Amino acid sequence: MLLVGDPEIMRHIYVKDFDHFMDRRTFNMPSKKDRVMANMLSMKTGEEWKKLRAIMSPTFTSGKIKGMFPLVCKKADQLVSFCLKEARTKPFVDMKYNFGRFTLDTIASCAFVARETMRARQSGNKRGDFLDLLLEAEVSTGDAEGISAVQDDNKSSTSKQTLNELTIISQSVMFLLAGYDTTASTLAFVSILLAKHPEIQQRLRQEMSEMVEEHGDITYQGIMEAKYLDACIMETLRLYPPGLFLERKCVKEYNLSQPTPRSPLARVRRPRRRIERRVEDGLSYKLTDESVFICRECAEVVLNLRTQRQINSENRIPGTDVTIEPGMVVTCPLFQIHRDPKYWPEPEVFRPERFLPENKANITHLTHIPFGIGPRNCLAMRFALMEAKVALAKMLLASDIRVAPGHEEIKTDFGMGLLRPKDGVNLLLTPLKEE
Ligand code: HEM
Repeated sequence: MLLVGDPEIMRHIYVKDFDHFMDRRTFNMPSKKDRVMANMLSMKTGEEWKKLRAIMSPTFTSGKIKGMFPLVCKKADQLVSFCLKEARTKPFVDMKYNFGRFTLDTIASCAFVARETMRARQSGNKRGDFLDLLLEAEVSTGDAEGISAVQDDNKSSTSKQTLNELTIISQSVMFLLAGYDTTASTLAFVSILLAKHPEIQQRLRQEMSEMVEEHGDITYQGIMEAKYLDACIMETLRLYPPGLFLERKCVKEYNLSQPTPRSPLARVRRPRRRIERRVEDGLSYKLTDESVFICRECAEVVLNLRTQRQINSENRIPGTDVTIEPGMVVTCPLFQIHRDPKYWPEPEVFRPERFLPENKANITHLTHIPFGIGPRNCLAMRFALMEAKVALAKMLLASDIRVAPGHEEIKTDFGMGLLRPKDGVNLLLTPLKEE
């Protein structure tokens, strides 16, 4: 596995030369029961991924997300009244649990999963959610158990591509999996950060009140234009990015030497003292499948000499330092980049101002990547941000939030490549209006 932490090299691998790194690792899923999982966009590879992504991307345009805004608002209103009700009867409210209920409810509302529901929709009963939008691409029902993601409808003169039933169900299940924990964790982390920083909370509430004054209510436009709200969410995602790795699998041989004047070999030639003894200057290396490219201290690219294979000088490709072979996996240490003092002064401090428009120019490109990078980044980023912003805005307008005594520490759980709050996020809620 190649662990890449240099923004310039990342740009080449994840964006510019993406066609060499299009896939993620695949898992062997021989069972018939695994078909739903195997057909998820996140698991697809090569041309099948490309086609499915092209069909699904229009589901997440601003216009479509705006259409889902009322569904999300309804769920956020229910969240707020549920939390305030709990605040009246319990010593504190566990916001990790409640935000989890909210995001599950919202994503279920926006991506409902059932064959019966699909049938009902096809007979004209529409809601403007993801399912409606995916069904719009389905002209023929095709083979319900068919594994092919995309059918070319050759009969149609426009040769429109259609999704079969299994593929639609797979994407709905994927929405539930991808959209539940990620957004819930973001909301749980932002709420405890705001509870610990009352001055930031108050400034954000002020912005929300002004927005409601200007627009008459919480509106899609108001939410999307609110700069401090955006900055608070972005800073939370910097400190606590829910997805910890951005995995890609090399599909075409790639030479790393060209991308940058600061090539990885240049780093190896001037290594940290720990490995210096073992590196001979001026050598070129070819990585084998088992090779590891990692510096545990700084997350920058170095060579692990235990597993690398040295290429004789006559085998060197001119101008090439490192070759990545098909099958090798590349990933980047997102959490470490987000907290690297090279890019983020006082990285541990919660400071939303970093993301205000006037300061954005100070941010190094590709050092804030909570939704991933390049053509295979998070499909639903705009939806997730809209959902989180609506819930946070409604919560703050309804209630003051403080940390429950004894629950000040932000504990994290790093399981399965996901970052979540460990245990509960226990807050005291004080209603701001007469209920
Ligand atoms: C705050 C919330 C969220 C965060 C931080 C987040 C983050 C991520 C990250 C880091 C990736 C990997 C990107 C890469 O490899 O470059 C990803 C992929 C993905 N996310 Fe999200 N996500 C969030 C919410 C959602 C929601 C709500 C949905 C669906 C409704 C969703 C659907 C997906 C899908 C389908 C992929 C795979 C895309 C592909 O392989 O083409 N995400 N997300």
